[in-house]
Amino acid sequence: MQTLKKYFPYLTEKQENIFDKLPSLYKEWNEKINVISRKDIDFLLERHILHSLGIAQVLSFQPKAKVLDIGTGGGFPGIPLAILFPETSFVLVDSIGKKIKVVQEVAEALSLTNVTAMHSRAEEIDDHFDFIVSRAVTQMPTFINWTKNKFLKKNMHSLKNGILYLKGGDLTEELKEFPKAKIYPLSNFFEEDFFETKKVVYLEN
Ligand SMILES: C[S@@+](CC[C@H](N)C(=O)[O-])C[C@H]1O[C@@H](n2cnc3c(N)ncnc32)[C@H](O)[C@@H]1O
Repeated sequence: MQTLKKYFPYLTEKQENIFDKLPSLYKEWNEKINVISRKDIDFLLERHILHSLGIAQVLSFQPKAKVLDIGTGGGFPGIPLAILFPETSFVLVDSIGKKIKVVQEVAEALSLTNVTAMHSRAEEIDDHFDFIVSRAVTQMPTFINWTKNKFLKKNMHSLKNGILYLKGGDLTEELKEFPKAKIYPLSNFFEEDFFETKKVVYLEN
């Protein structure tokens, strides 16, 4: 996990050990329940772990913050972020029960006490969060209109809150109706070719 240490030099030994366990843990679970495409499983570090941590290059979550990962699948971006921010609470939700089972098992195996895995359609959640994170769930306008007013805390005064979405490609058209959305190319943070077209979209509330 030298790559992780290169980009996140402040990782503790404990965090490094947890990240080290992820590839074999996911490989094992993926043989039983397919949560990561077969072509990606050997590239877990770059395509899933580092990609998820792109969000951390844009924003550091406060210890007391509550973060919702909508459509987490096998736990991305929520699991890598929960390892990086052990004092922040993460709720990882997916409508497919077997995917959430993998998230639950991975979180337990790694003793991630800051992760709650929830089998639900996001629409059915009745709670508020400081941040929403997500990757590959739906088009940005649909996602923003669907989640912003429903899940984000209001009256945050000076504290930041908002949506952080991992996206690829040209977003000009997609984000036309959200002029305040900031786009952070991941190639600014990571030098691997994989990140050439990938971005974090941050819409502060
Ligand atoms: C393409 S997968 C992405 C999974 C993960 N975020 C990742 O990037 O690896 C989209 C996921 O969103 C979930 N999903 C779609 N609509 C949802 C909803 N309304 N509520 C909860 N989960 C949803 C699907 O079940 C699926 O697991």
